[in-house]
Amino acid sequence: MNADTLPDTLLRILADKEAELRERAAATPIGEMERRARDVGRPRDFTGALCDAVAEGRIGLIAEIKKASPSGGLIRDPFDPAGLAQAYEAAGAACLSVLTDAPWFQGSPADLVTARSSCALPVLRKDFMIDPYQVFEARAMGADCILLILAALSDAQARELEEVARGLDMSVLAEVHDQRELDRALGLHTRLIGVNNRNLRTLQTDLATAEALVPQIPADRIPVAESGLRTPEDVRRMAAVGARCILVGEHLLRQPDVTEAARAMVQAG
Ligand SMILES: O=C(O)c1ccccc1NCC(=O)[C@H](O)[C@H](O)COP(=O)(O)O
Repeated sequence: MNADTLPDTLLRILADKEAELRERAAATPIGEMERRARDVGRPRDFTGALCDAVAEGRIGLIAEIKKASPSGGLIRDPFDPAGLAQAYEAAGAACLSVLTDAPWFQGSPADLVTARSSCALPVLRKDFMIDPYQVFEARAMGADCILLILAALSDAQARELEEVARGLDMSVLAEVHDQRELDRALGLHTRLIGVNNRNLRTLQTDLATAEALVPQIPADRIPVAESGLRTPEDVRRMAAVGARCILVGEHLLRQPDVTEAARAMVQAG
């Protein structure tokens, strides 16, 4: 990772993450966080839930729970993580993604704890992971999967974070935006390769990103199309190039009937 070439928003988010990490580690040292992570019980099978959905002919939907975002501003208010988790589960979503970042997404670890305890779905901690401490913290709060944003990590960092997650039996979603990041992601063990349609410089989404990259993903990996999906037709576009797993947030969260909107996506393929 070269900090000089990082998009401005990502750079600012990562600076906030460093500060948050220092504060949290001062309050709860890493040894104690690791002990909590190992004491919390077995994770739910995130990768398996996506594979099962696809094997059963459904779209493997990772349904996102977030109150706000840099691109969307305030997305859902009032915001009820427990109700959303239950609505997504009723719709047939395979997994949840819960934003735990506070400054940019108005999320919190409590949102993840509440959402996970309200349903039986495996849960991704959606945050900006830069240090093993956050992986232990993710498992300690109950997360079953972590996100590794290749744009924000060196290869050595990505490998280290993946090793910690694997040691805790967690899944890893490796997220890429271009061919170079995809090549790097394929050097990791994880089968879950997320192609994010959001350009981190402009914050605009373009499904052509996944259309170009998903066909480059080897058959032994599981492509996940992320960001900017709004209609069943969008879902079919992603499925047509080989992404039968998708991660959807803003569109679902802006609907009055979240269950119906999520069900339409699950059944679109
Ligand atoms: O969403 C943003 O504005 C954003 C800005 C900077 C870094 C990441 C960002 N979003 C994270 C995500 O990738 C999305 O939450 C996720 O893929 C769902 O996307 P959407 O369905 O478009 O809400």
